[in-house]
Amino acid sequence: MARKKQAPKKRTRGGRQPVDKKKFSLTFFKDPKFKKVVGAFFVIASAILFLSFTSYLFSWQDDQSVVASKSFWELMNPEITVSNWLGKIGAWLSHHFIHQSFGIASFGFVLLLFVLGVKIGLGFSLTPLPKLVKNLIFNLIFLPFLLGFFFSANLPFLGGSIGYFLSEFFIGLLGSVGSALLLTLMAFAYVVYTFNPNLDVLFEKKAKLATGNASKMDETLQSESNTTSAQDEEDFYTKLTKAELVPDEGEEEDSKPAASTSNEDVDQAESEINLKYSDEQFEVIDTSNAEESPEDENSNLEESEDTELEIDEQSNNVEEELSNREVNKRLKDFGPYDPKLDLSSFKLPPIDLLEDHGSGHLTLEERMDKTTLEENKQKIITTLQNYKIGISKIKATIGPTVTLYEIVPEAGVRISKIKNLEDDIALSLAALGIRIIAPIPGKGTIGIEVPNTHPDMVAMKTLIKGEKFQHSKYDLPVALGKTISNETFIADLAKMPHLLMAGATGQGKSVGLNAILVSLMYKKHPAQIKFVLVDPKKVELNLFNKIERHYLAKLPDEEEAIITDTSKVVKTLNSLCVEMDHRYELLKDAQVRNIKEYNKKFINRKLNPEKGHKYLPYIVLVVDEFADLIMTAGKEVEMPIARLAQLARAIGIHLIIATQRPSVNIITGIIKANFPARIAFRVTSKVDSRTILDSGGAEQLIGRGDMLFSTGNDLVRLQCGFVDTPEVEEICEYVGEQRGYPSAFLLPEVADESDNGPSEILDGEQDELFEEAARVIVAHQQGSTSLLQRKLKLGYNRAGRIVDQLEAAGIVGPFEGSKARKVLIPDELSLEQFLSNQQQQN
Ligand SMILES: Nc1ncnc2c1ncn2[C@@H]1O[C@H](COP(=O)(O)OP(=O)(O)OP(=O)(O)O)[C@@H](O)[C@H]1O
Repeated sequence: MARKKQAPKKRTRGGRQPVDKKKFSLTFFKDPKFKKVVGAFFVIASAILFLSFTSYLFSWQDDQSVVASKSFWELMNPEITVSNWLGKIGAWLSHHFIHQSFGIASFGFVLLLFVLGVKIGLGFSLTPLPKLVKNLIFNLIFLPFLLGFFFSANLPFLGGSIGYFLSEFFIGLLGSVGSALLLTLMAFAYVVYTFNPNLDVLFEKKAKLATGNASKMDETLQSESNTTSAQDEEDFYTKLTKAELVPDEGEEEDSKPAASTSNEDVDQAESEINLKYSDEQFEVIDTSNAEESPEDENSNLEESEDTELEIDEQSNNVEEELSNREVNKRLKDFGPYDPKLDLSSFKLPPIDLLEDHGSGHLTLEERMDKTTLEENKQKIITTLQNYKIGISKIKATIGPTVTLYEIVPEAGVRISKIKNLEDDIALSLAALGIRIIAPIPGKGTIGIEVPNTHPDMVAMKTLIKGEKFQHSKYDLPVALGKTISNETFIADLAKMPHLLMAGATGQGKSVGLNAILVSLMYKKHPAQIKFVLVDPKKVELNLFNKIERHYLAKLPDEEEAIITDTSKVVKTLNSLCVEMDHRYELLKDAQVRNIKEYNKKFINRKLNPEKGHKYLPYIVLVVDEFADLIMTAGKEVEMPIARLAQLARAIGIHLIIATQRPSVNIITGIIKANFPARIAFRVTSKVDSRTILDSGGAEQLIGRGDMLFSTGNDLVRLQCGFVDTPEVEEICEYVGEQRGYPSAFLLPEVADESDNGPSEILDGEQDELFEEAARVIVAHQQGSTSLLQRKLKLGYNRAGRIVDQLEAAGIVGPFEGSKARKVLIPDELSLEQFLSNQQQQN
């Protein structure tokens, strides 16, 4: 291709091939099928070792003389027979592992291979690997030594040759007593490093804990915990929380997210490091901020309203340990809470519901033909030469829709000079959709993006199928599209944490929204995520109706889950604000800082459902056509959206707002300030582009899913994944046909408590519908704003005002969050009396 003709051809060409090969070999090793095979290999190897070692315990006397006297190849002689279940290989392996090396500690290899196999093949870790390896190394020295010390005379195979030599060596060096003391020290060090027992407890409770041996201490603690298990439920849960204050082996890992400042994915290696330094972390929290350090003992003691406080004062360290054990015991008995249990048979949609759309079928040369590629290069060079700008290097990357020419100017050329020539270069290339990036951030080169002759489509299927998406550890992974270098681009909605999407009509917004929703549906169980869909255009999101009982959330008294009416949008937004406040209460009560930690704690049964705790699904609010809402409801919509955008991140509510009119009166400063992540499809003017991205560029896009994604600093050009309406329909149908929840996820009913303060309302006159409203409320015995809206055909604000007036008059009780207000008058007769008394007073 054009590269061949470029000046530094040999280097480029020569450099290119190995890269491709490397890519090929890397992708081969990353291929999930390859991993499965390797995983299975390890598991089988572990089974082989296990069976041969176990058999060796029974047959070692028979086989030893045969195996020990022969080389491996001699052993293969068909005339020789052995008793090991796995034949000669089994006998040979176990002889060399057990007899010649580590004794029965060799079983550790069985465990290691099995854990490795599961991790490689299935992608999850039965136990953190670094921890396992550390334990294994210790035990490969300690156990042979110990067993050699005690059994080398009678059962030499227990400690193996290594055990024999170690014990001989140390007995010679330190004598038997010295060696026994050394062994005790090693055992003690192991227990301290592994279990980190509270030694104060040991000394204080010496009488109870008869031996200093930590494993026995465990048993003692557990038996003590049994004696206290008759405590009532509330006491149990209070203790559960308290129990976390003393980290033990399993819980230290849990404490990591709470202690870390970011909510990054916890990978095992990190958790390992955390395990090691957890004590220090606890100390840091201790001195920083009592409220923000949920696991901190002192912070709890300082919080006077906390129920845990009283219990803590009475309980000494032993009891803390006991309750800690009790938690683990409970966890063992009941297992962790499974949020998916209600829909345990639910199946995520299969990949074949998505179509290929012929994507990725075009070769690079088909996308951008050689001659055009070369012509463009020449044009760029000539234009720059006309302005006396020399180029030292030019490189082209062919993406799905555009080709990026990366220019390295000769030394001494100012980038600003090239930047000034943007228009001239665009003119000389005479093509639509040219974007000049001068300089490319972090590279010091200049980029010129030129549309391809035949743009390639990026099918959602390729993105979803891709390894990057399948193995993504993000909380809310969204496959957005492919970058210019043809890499799949996955973003984490949970980290964005809200997304603003804009673009002129017909440029790919709806497809983009569908791509996001489909990504989430391919990754999350209905128990984990709920969508609130707002579609003023009434047709765009209609497809998702079928998944109402699985993935959608709605207000309790609404028939349709997909909101098309502006007044209902205001209500829904207010309801989401109530849900947000409610979730913050739950988080505060659970002493965690975000939804991830909260759910983790709930899954581990450390939060009492009877106290209102429940598993919290993520909620994603999608608004297709925000302009319409702002036009009709203005501040009423803007304020709750801004509030949600400012605060909802930690509690798992994320907003995605799309508009085709990216003007400043729609995307106001307050909205922009709270939506750091933005997607711009093609817009009609530079001004619009600036409104969305704070920079130009979106007006130069070529449409049909060509987009710019910005997360504040970075601006990436992507080709959005394409998912067609029939595909979305099929996915929704697939989900909809499965057993769902009885209804959509119900958002809390709202009461107008914030926008207009009650004092302001009460100062004014009573609404003329006050009495009628009172009758409706008393007749239904339900103090709800939405009831009034429905029965009296009122707008949300007026209904809310009336409810406040009813509260002031003593007809309904105060606002109770997600529940409807209490009605304080029992029947209509009492109400009539009440109203006539009121009239007389006035
Ligand atoms: N990622 C994509 N890849 C290829 N083609 C696309 C892509 N996205 C959109 N298109 C094409 O553009 C057309 C319009 O897309 P879409 O309906 O998403 O536009 P829109 O911005 O939502 O328009 P409107 O605002 O009028 O609803 C699609 O029918 C499709 O043909």
